[in-house]
Amino acid sequence: MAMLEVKNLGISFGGLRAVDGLDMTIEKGELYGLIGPNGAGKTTAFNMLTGVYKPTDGVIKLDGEDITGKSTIEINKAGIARTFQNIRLFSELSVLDNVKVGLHNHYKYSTIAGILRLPAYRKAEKEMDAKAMELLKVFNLQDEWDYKASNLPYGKQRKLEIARALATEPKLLLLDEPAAGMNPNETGELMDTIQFVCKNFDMTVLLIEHDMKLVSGICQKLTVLNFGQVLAQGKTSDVLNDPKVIKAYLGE
Ligand SMILES: Nc1ncnc2c1ncn2[C@@H]1O[C@H](COP(=O)(O)OP(=O)(O)OP(=O)(O)O)[C@@H](O)[C@H]1O
Repeated sequence: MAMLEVKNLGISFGGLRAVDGLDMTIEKGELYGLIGPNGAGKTTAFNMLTGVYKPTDGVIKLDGEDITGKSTIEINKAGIARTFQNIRLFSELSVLDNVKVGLHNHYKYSTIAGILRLPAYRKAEKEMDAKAMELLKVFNLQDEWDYKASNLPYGKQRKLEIARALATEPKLLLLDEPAAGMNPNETGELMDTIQFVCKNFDMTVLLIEHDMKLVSGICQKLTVLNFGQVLAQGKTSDVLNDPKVIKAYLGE
């Protein structure tokens, strides 16, 4: 069974058909790219997959479960986590606490236990600290665990956002332009990290990206959107060599 199955997905904003008839199947463990020129509908597609927008048409299935039209919270619980085009961290919290926010769904203690700092609370906090540090190590952020998130350099903030998304233990991780604003060194490191996460966390990843070096370097398959519709789909090398795709990008 596919990890994500999207059939005939569409949404209209007034007269504008932002996404139209999108079919896309992503298998478990795949690293999949959604690309296309500015305004093609990529972020709108992410917003439908994560419950920010309710689709006008179509069906979205995650690991066989129909999640079409569910709320962002329900979809996160079902197993989709995402990062955003503009970094959204808790900038006043520490690096460690940002990851712990993601872990909270999985560690339960009563409000009373929390207020009174009872053993159940202390045990859960200790376990969360250890788990969060483990995740920070994956992203090489362990030495900055007590920094305020806003004091991290840009590339590390992006990594922290991915670490926080992973802390929710998703089945599918959506990354919206993870390399935006990164320099080539940071992008190279990010590519290694994304591949590491896929392999070692047994993760399925769907990413939106304009950086073609990243797309061609790590994505196994691609869907290209253009004016809300699928222009090409399939193996990365085939898609990037498709004259239709080249034309859409170069505008010839
Ligand atoms: N809430 C909304 N209301 C009206 N129009 C919208 C809304 N959200 C997106 N759109 C429109 O839908 C189209 C697709 O936008 P979208 O942001 O999904 O493109 P994109 O492929 O992610 O572009 P970029 O690469 O520039 O981020 C655009 O024409 C945009 O203006």
